[in-house]
Amino acid sequence: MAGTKALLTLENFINGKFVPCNSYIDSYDPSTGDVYCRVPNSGKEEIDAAVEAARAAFPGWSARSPQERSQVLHRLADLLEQSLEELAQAESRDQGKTITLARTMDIPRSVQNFRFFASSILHHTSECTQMDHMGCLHYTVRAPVGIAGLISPWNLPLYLLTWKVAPAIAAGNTVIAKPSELTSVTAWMMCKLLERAGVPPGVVNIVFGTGPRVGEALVSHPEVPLISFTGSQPTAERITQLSAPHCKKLSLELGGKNPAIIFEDANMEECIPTTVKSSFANQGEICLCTSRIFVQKSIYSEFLEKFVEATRMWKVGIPSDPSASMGALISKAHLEKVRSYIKKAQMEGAQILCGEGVDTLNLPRRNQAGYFMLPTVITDIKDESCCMKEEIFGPVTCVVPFDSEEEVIQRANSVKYGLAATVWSSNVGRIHRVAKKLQSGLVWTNCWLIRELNLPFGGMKSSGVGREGAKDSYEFFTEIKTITIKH
Ligand SMILES: NC(=O)C1=CN([C@@H]2O[C@H](COP(=O)(O)OP(=O)(O)OC[C@H]3O[C@@H](n4cnc5c(N)ncnc54)[C@H](O)[C@@H]3O)[C@@H](O)[C@H]2O)C=CC1
Ligand SMILES: N/C(=C\C=C\C(=O)O)C(=O)O
Repeated sequence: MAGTKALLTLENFINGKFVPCNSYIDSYDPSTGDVYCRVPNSGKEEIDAAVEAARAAFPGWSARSPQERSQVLHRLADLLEQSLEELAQAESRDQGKTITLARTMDIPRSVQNFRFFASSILHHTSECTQMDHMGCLHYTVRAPVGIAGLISPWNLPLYLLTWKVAPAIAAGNTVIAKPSELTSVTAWMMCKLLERAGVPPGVVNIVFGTGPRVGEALVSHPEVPLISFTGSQPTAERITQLSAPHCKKLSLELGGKNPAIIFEDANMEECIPTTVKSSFANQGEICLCTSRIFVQKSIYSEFLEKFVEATRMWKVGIPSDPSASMGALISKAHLEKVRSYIKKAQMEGAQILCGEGVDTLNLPRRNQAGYFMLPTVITDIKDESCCMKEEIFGPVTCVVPFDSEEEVIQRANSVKYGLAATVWSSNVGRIHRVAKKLQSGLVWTNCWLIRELNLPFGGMKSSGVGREGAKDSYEFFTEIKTITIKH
């Protein structure tokens, strides 16, 4: 373990200033298992200070025109883009993901989040109706809600944090954000750019620390009327309980147990590499990752053989290796949890076709205590197995056969989650029919994770409450009022 002096030490960002904390949490480099960073272990005191700053900044920021706020968001996007390589390196080290993914997905999308909301905030319109027989005109106005509490997870750290900060401040709110204690570095780096971008002190406050301590202090604060959360379902339940006495507005973006449905007329050349990617991208640590693959019986054996072959090509390597497709999992505890699912499946009689326990990982000596595992394919598994029901959030996917369209829809829908599904077929009529019947907030057909940020993003059932996107985020981060004028 490195000595304390060598460790990167983060500070909270409150009222436009970096503020040290009384206590710190160790943060690990997932590729080595070494502590390399100290994250503030904030609590109620820090939240109170952030609320004071956000309250004081609100009148000035909310009074600015959308055009003025838009310019600030554009400048922040430009500054993030200028630091792309530095941010990508930091994200990869902190999270364990490959540098390639951080460079091509995480940081570009974080930049895009600011650019997108800088533009979309300029194009909202309001409703107006007339009641001539009463001599009345009715119209709606929207106003920012106030101080927004934003809680984000560790899998796509800056990507998901900025997906909340950008729409919240574009709409005129001030914010208190709490990134995951496991991946706080890029949020702290972004704070260094806020003043240059023209974000006034107190508009964006970032308070670091654990969920139970600082997260709950934020959620429980009576002056924070709105919470936007991305993370696990049990945490969402706790946030809902704590928010209930205050009737807070909640947006909950939760997990998935996402099916891929592959019909016999699917284009295999596209379907196999895309389904490998949808199962194992970011170590399987994306809420949209595929974890149940249903394949029509007539092509099942052929699919399985080719899929396993392609999975074996999905190279696990140290995050800085440009040829690696997959890096390290987020933490030792998470790696153990993911492995425990594979053990359970084996005990139930399932077959592990490749990956954990079957193939061998090759890592440099310095990375042997890192949190790596191979992408793993399970088959001969029952729909009732916990591997087919629960979110594993790791590089593990199950492949099972099906006979008919009706049967596969029923099986795909038979879990508590309803976030994202993929459907592979060359029959357009079938694609429409199946997509409509799936209980899923998002359905990608013959592709995966092509995002149109204007349209609603979010899940059904236990995958969440509310949607995010241009119009949806605007509606969430504002309050609507109906005004009637009698003339
Ligand atoms: N977007 C998604 O779908 C995500 C799903 N997960 C799922 O959750 C599992 C556990 O991961 P965790 O890191 O434990 O997720 P989590 O839901 O506990 O963490 C997400 C965020 O919530 C905060 N948080 C935790 N407890 C809180 C509380 N009581 N009050 C307020 N904030 C709180 C965390 O500090 C973090 O910033 C994963 O294995 C995965 O299955 C995790 C991250 C993202
Ligand atoms: N919410 C998550 C992913 C979102 C992706 C997107 O907005 O494109 C997640 O993995 O938690």
